[in-house]
Amino acid sequence: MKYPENIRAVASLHPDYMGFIFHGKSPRYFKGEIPDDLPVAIRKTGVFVNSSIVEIIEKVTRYHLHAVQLHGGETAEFCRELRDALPRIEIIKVFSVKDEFDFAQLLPFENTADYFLFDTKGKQPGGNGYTFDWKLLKNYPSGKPYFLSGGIGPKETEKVQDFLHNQEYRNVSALCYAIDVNSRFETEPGSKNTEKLKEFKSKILCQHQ
Ligand SMILES: O=C(O)c1ccccc1NCC(=O)[C@H](O)[C@H](O)COP(=O)(O)O
Repeated sequence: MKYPENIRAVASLHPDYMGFIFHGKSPRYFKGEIPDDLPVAIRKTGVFVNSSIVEIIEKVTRYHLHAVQLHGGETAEFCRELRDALPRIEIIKVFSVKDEFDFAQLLPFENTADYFLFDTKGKQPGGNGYTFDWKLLKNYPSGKPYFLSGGIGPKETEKVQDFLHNQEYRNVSALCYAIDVNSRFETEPGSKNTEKLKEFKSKILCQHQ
């Protein structure tokens, strides 16, 4: 999210999280002010790519963030240091998936990340707009809830519903804690189509209850 009016409009849909990208090379780089009248339940999330602990602390403090989403090569040791420095902040560690995925790489993060997020590997560290084969998650070995991400847009609504409810995915989809969406709902980088988001959310929630 980038623009105050659009931030407010999306906030009125009450997403659980809202992301602000602090990666200098992204067209979504956030450098404005976050409106201070957003619903308090929305967890404001800073998205970082190999930033230093000092930089993350600075953004968390300045923007009153509730969570950080780490999209670079941050190690488990880094997450532990971050947790020590910011004990109340949720840590979402991102893993990029292509044709296959070695789930053993999650192990060191079991005690240092609150959530895992699976995104599609692409040219950019995030926001690439492509889905990966969610069937790979059938081998998910952890009990930790995860975010599903990568290329999810209005056209993926049925696919997401299927993922959440099809028996074929049952064990792993039960752990799907959040659906993370980005470029496929944009009117331009950093600005979301509120109507499309509203429809998506209502269809997913309606089927999920
Ligand atoms: O969106 C970006 O520009 C970005 C840049 C650097 C790191 C992460 C970034 N986005 C992170 C996200 O949380 C996206 O939601 C995720 O990568 C999925 O994006 P998309 O494939 O566009 O749905």
